[in-house]
Amino acid sequence: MANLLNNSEKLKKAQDEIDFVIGHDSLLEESDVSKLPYLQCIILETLRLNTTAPLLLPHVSSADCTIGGYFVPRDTIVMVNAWAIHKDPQLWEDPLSFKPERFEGNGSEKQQKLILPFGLGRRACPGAPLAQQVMGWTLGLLIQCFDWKRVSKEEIDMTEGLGTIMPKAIPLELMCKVRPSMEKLVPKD
Ligand code: HEM
Repeated sequence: MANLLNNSEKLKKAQDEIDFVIGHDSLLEESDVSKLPYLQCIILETLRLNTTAPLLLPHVSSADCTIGGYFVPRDTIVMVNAWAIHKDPQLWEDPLSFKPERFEGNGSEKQQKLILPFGLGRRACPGAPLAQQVMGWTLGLLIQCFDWKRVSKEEIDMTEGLGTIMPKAIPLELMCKVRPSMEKLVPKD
């Protein structure tokens, strides 16, 4: 939501997609998320730019191996810096900007390999499909039902706070009101 409120044209684009695909006569269902590609791009771009687990989880090498030209003996703790990979200017154009469009049409083959908010391989997050589905459903409903505004004219401060899952340093505050077109479906209280 913070990224969207700092980029209101992207919020409008997401709302237009939902209005076009779902309309105003029913609430977005969980099964609708797969029909909303731009909403999914927003989630992917948020996980790239504000990677929830920036160093993934610690791994241990089960055998001697070589990683990026470096010899890594068995039983070494190996950390993957997903945060840096997701912001590497050699891999991503304009890496510090919020641009969901970069994933439109699934993004380039290279980008698909480089986006790893849930890790990769055998120890990747088993909850990834559930998380993506629930994030899409929740965010989609918030966008479908409400008009959103920042509490002040200034951009929302995106500074990262302390903690293993990168909370915002300043908690998000927003204003919302039920969209007139959704009043019949959203209870007033
Ligand atoms: C936005 C939501 C989530 C994010 C960003 C996330 C991210 C991650 C990451 C980065 C890892 C470590 C992968 C690695 O080190 O290679 C992980 C592991 C794990 N996640 Fe998630 N996760 C999310 C939601 C969930 C949910 C909803 C569940 C369960 C329902 C879940 C269960 C697990 C488990 C059990 C592991 C350990 C897997 C293993 O060590 O084999 N996660 N997650």
